Amino acid sequence: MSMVLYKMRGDNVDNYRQNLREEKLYLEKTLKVIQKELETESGKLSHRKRNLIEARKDMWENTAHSSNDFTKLVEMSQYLLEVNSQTASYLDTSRQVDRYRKIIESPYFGRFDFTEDGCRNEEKIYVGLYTVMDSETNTVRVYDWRAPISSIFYRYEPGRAEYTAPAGLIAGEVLLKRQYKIRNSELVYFFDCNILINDKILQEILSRNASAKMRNIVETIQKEQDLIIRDTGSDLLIVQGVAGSGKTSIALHRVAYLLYDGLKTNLGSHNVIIISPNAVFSKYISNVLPELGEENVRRATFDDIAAKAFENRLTVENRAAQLEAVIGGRDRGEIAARRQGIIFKGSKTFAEILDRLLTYCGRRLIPFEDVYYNGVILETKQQLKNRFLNNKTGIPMARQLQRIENMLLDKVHPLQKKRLRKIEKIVAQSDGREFEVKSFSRLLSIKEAGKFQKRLHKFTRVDYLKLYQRLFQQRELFFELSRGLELPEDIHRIISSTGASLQKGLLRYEDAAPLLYLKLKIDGYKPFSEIKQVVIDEAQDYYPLHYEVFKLLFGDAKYTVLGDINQTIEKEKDNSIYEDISEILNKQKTIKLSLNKGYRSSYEINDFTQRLLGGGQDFVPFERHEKEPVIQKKKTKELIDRAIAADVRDFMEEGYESVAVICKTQQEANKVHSGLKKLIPAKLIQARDGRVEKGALVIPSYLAKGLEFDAVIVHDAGRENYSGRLDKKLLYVACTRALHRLCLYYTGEKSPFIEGAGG
Ligand SMILES: Nc1ncnc2c1ncn2[C@@H]1O[C@H](COP(=O)(O)OP(=O)(O)OP(=O)(O)O)[C@@H](O)[C@H]1O
Repeated sequence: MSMVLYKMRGDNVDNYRQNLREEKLYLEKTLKVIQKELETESGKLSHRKRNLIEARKDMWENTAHSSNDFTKLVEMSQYLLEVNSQTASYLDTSRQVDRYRKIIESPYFGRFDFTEDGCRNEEKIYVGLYTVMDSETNTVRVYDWRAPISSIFYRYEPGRAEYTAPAGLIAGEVLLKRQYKIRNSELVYFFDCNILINDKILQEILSRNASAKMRNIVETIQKEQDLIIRDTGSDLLIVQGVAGSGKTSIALHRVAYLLYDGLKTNLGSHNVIIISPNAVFSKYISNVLPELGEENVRRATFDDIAAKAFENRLTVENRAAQLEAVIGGRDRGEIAARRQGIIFKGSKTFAEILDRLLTYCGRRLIPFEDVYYNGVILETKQQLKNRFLNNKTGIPMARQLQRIENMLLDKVHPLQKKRLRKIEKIVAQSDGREFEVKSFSRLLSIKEAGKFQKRLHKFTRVDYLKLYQRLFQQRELFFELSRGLELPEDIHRIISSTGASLQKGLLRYEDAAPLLYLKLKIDGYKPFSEIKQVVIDEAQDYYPLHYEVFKLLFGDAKYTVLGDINQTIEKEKDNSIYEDISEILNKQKTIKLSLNKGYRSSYEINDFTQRLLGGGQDFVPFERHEKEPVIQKKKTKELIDRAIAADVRDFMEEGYESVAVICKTQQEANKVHSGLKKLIPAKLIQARDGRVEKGALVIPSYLAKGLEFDAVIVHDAGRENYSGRLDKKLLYVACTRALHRLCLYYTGEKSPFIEGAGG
């Protein structure tokens, strides 16, 4: 490979040659160290593998035939412990081997020389994906990008600098900052940098093609992004960032950072969860953490969490289906009512109604009754009610009732013998049972106990679903509970349509959060007790009630919440969501930051999308110039298909790899795909089973959210398709997905939003 070198500091040739020699030497030595460490770790790996196989064999031989023997269980669990610990060390070493294998290609990408105040020595700090330590000399040759000292690389130019080390703040002087391109273990180039050069590198990186999977950005993390990635002081970190400002990238790098930092605080990958908007997006981001050398963390969508919690009791609509109905529906009146319903059911007002419903349920709906056993009263109805209402500990209703049930069963226990005697006496007196008095009496007693418990269940079991149904079946109850609260205009329609769909066993997406809220409050259901860090991406898509649910689901966890209010779809853009989030999650240390620089799209595309939005957004485009967006009218939809097919071919020839044909809805996408696939190979993306791949894709606008493509073609940007209030944001989301090229086709009249953008 030919070596290209840039010399950026105006040094003389000798100086430059000297630098080159030194850098080549440093690389050579580092590669040797990695090679040596790799060999040592690989040796350990085969040793650990042998140990693991031995441990498994031992367990099998010594325990397999004795599982019925209770005394052997303890022994068995000891073998299991051994196997688990051997597995953990094997996996640890295997991960380390993988890391060395990966970085031997490119061990570092940056360096800075730093003199700490009060020290004479100038230290050369090389920064890479992972730490490389020479175990013979105990010296660090490369620092992990997440090490405290590495923050200097991302935050400072030559001059004064500081970083927070475990021991406290360390200040000093940065004397040099250098960046490298090392590929296949060879130094391709290096140069000394300042802000201008940083921008050049970024320019180069951003000019590349989009990839089918999200990329890591360790080499070029920007200062404002680094501040978010490394923040550990807040319990709730809210980021409002414009389209393409790196929110998702930052979220993932932040997780990698927290896991690294978590070595001190015991945060493991199983303690972190990322809430993604849909399965397509979740797959798209799934490789970043492994790329950064971390295990993947839990990823979930709200739909999944809800569906799992309801244990197949209902058919739960997913978010995509909800959007499809709101965006693609035909009946305007119905859509307006549905939107009102969505907003209302996600509101703080509805949360208040649900809380009142719970209180009402506790006071009035639980049918306590006097409890007798063997003719003796155990507790009166009033005693039971008092016990229940005296709940000072605030434990969930279902558990409290369970305690009451247990208390009653405890009271019954000592009376059971007496009762059995009584039954025996009665049986003995009855005809034809004299030979089987004992067994028959026992049978009767068991039956009786079952009946007794069933009677208790009438007031010790509360069903969240029935309670929710009652709210929509008893109109007067609904209005009683919402006294003094502001209700939407269409409330009668909302109540009846919710009641009707619940009756059919269908749960609309907007009912999932309220129902889950009831379940969590009633049952105290805790499926995520090990989660300590929650990342919520596309935060603007959730409503206050979702955040109430998150709070119940994740308890004391810390949160990173990232969103863009300009990318809300079915609701009006509203900054107050961030205030609501911080009020609801109610954390001690909350911080809200904003990002206003867009890195994804070219200058021309950004210019267009900002005009589309109607201005008013604080948006700083990254200066990367490409062709202007193309807006074209065609006579028919068939002609649009043909033009798109030709565009796709052209783009591919120009070297672009991913082209998204974005349609407003799934319905439209299905139709367009069936026409287009006759002309070019194209993949249809759907909410459940879609995976983004290279080549041409046909995708609905709301699913394209969060993704990016080299070129975006908006299939039908006509007035008919995009003129409503929601449509502007859909079009904005669609166009902001493009990195390099953007085309919009329409028939008839073009959308007024394009017209407004001067297109
Ligand atoms: N510091 C950076 N260095 C290199 N690339 C970056 C940097 N920051 C962001 N990018 C790139 O910009 C693009 C947008 O990033 P990302 O998808 O994380 O933004 P986002 O704010 O989540 O976008 P959106 O809200 O529009 O979905 C990606 O291609 C990402 O790799």
